[in-house]
Amino acid sequence: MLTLHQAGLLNTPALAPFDGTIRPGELLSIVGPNGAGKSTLLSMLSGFRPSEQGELHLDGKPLREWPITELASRRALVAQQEPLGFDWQVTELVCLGSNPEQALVAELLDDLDLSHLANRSVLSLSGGERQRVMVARGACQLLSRRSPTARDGGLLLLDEPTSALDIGQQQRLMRQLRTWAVQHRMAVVCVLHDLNLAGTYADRVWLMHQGQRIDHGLPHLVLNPSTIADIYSAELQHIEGGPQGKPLLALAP
Ligand SMILES: Nc1ncnc2c1ncn2[C@@H]1O[C@H](COP(=O)(O)OP(=O)(O)OP(=O)(O)O)[C@@H](O)[C@H]1O
Repeated sequence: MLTLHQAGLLNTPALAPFDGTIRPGELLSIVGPNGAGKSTLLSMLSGFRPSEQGELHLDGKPLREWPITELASRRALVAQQEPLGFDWQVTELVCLGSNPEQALVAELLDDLDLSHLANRSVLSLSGGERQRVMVARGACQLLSRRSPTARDGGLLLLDEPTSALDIGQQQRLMRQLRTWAVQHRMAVVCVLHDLNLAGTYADRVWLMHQGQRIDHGLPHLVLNPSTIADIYSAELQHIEGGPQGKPLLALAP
């Protein structure tokens, strides 16, 4: 569990301080326009950019006090542009920095429709394939280092993990993130630009705008069409009767 106690950043880019909790077993989506501070927030949640105001606690201890190796078993960050560094094979890259059981790697590759690419060079992959490999690597980091007595599956932070995926792979990934959240009691945090993906799959949403978290809660309440139209400066159509009765947001022609 990650808790924020008036945590924020003072220097550019700044984040206004706020309280929040990210719980094991949930899928939380962070949404907001370009430049709203979503990646900056993920960086603070991961500890890569330490908070400059307030405090964050991971599993009851200040985030900054976790030794780096223990932190790596409790949280993983998959950034928007991960440098590959070397021409790894897919399996090598998924295992990099971890020492996973082969069965876990095979399961993760299967979960993300990557089994047929296991021995391929990552430099030869398409953008969407590469993006799924990086998500598998993040999950592998947490699940392979997990202690057998751990009560939860750590914190997986993903920055726009669906940006290069076709709609079938988007659905598969979002369903898989929910499955990991429930099966391993993982807390999954996902920055998304597709508000309908957030509305369909997230348990809760944090809405960012101009470096502030301006709303949070259940997706159908936070993704209010008039607020969204306002902060994104977009003209929307609100379509009733989406999945499970949830409304959908569409761009007006
Ligand atoms: N090193 C930096 N120096 C100055 N400004 C920065 C720096 N890094 C980020 N910013 C600015 O801070 C703001 C927040 O950036 P951030 O990357 O967190 O936005 P975002 O919500 O993730 O945007 P996007 O949806 O475009 O990815 C942006 O206006 C960005 O230009």
